[in-house]
Amino acid sequence: METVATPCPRFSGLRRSSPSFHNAPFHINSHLRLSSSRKPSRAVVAMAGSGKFFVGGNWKCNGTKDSITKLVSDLNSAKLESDVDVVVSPPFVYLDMVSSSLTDRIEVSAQNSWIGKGGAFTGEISVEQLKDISCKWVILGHSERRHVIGEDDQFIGKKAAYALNEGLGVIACIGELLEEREAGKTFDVCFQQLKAFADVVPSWDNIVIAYEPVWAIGTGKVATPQQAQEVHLAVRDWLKKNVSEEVASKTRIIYGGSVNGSNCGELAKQEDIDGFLVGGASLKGPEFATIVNSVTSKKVAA
Ligand SMILES: O=C(CO)COP(=O)(O)O
Repeated sequence: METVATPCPRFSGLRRSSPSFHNAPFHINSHLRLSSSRKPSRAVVAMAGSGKFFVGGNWKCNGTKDSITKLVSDLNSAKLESDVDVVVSPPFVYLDMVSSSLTDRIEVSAQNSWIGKGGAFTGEISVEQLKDISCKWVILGHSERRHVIGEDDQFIGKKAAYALNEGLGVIACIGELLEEREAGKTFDVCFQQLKAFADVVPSWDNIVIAYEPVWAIGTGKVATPQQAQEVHLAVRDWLKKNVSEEVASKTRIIYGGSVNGSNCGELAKQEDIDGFLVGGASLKGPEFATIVNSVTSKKVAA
């Protein structure tokens, strides 16, 4: 496959590899790496995307009033690098409590929202209600919602469009299952999930894309920095071809899947990794702070 060097739009003068991923002869080797004849992308700039480093903590269905009070207190006293957007996503029942006790430095996100205006939808939470408690973000398309709850691309797309139209930021999750990776379908799956968002969203201004390979979530099996970088670059390339150069350049693409205080530094150095969406390790305040502060590894890599 031919590899073409194209200028990175927001970093004039710097060049990076940008192969065509649509026709790439990728295959899987025994270490779950996607291989192609192209050279791996080198970290030549601080961040391929031009946005701020972004770290989200997805607390999932964890915590009690006591443990969350302690976590909030640890986060409030943590020293966090200033040039990072930090967001935490508590379970719905604690969202208001967290939002009102957490320092302004950290924003809160919901873990889901309804597809339209609230009403007779038992068990759902509306975007209007989230805004009412000053919630700024919502995570949509998480693999646990896709594969455990059974949400499909269209349903997720509707939720994203509604939330964005109402002014919430969306953390849009994509990622392949292990069998999809092993079958060489990683890019197909990620691009299809991306397209479902791209087809309906009113704008990309308030979207952060989270690449979360399902086989790395909660398994302790983190993607290698190269594996993650390869997909992040492909996602950015897809945005460039299918949305616009500007959106490709400015949209944050964050990685999720067994990120912790030990592996975040190496991952952060990758050119197209603009931050993290953290599950288990976000339940420990000091470790989450370490992950937020891994932005310093990115600066060193530059
Ligand atoms: O799903 C995740 C974040 O949304 C990742 O979870 P873990 O960090 O626990 O693997």
